[in-house]
Amino acid sequence: MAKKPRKPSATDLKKSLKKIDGEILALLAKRVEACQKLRENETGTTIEKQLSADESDLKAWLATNKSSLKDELIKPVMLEVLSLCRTGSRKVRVAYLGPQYSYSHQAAVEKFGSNADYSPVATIAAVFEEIQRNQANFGLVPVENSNDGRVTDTLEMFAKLPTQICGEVKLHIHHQLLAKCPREEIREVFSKPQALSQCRNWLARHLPAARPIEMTSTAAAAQLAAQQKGAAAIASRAAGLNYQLDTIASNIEDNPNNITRFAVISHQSAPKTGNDKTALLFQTEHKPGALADAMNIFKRNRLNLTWIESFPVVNSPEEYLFFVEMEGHSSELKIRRAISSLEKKALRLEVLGSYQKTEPVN
Ligand SMILES: O=C(O)C(=O)C[C@]1(C(=O)O)C=C[C@@H](O)C=C1
Repeated sequence: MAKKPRKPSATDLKKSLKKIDGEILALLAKRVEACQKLRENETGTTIEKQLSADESDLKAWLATNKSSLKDELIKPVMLEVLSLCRTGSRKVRVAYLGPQYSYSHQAAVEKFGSNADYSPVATIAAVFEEIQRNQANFGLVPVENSNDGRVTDTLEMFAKLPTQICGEVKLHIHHQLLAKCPREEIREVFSKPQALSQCRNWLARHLPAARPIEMTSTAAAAQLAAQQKGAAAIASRAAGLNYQLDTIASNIEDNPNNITRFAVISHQSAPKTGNDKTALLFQTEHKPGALADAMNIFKRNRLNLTWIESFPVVNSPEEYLFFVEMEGHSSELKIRRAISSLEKKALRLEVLGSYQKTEPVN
């Protein structure tokens, strides 16, 4: 009779774990080194280009995952590996609308992993200013929400300080009602206007007597709710944990499919990947048919628009700026042609950049 294989002892297992750890460490160092060499070989490699290449690597990695580890478990680990290889010992600086545990923070970590120098700032305008003053390599700003539409502060800043978009993050947003007191004692509900609006039906039904009060961010609201009697905040689960608030009600967003799209802003846009979008801002002449003429340029060049917003021009009543996004990269002929035709007609035109399309994450 064949002998049964001996069950490995705890000592054997610990020994083999040590060996595996050593191998992981050696492989990591090897990957960091290989990435560094690749960067030295490729002239003109910018951090924006690396970021886009990493996004493609991550997709390819997950597509070939045949291990017993599920994609959603392995993805955050790979993100950290990529982040480490991207920068080696140098960390990128990322500005976002803070304080910590805002949704913008969550979006930033989704993009850059934890191997980054995060810089929380108090307003969306300050995120743009950090990029302009070279205080940060990247910034994360909310652009639009699936239910609530555009984020005005962000569009206003793109008009004021045109900055390049080099990526996007789409996050499923699940809001929590957080407080230090029982529900019956809540007199005021603090949050960012967008979050209050995304929960307005829930608030009307469940807390009709509570006064909604606007804050600069959901995390700032959570911070306040931790200190003020009778105050609740609408914020993320992570903000609730951080400020030691009780969850009075979970997932109170009116639409369970509540998605916010964030732009990753920087000095340069991203290289072509074949699955890109391009963002433009333009102002047409104030005359009949001017917008239709502009739209006709996109039609003629067979460009598929994925987003369009109009925005009033400051101090010029009845005049509007238009933000559009379309499928394709600004290096493609049909987009180059459209931009050059639009340049001839528009009073103002800014190419805000091209970047890789992404799917929403939880
Ligand atoms: O206040 C935050 O936590 C943010 O990151 C901002 C913001 C936004 O302005 O859209 C981001 C996602 C949610 O839609 C609510 C708030």
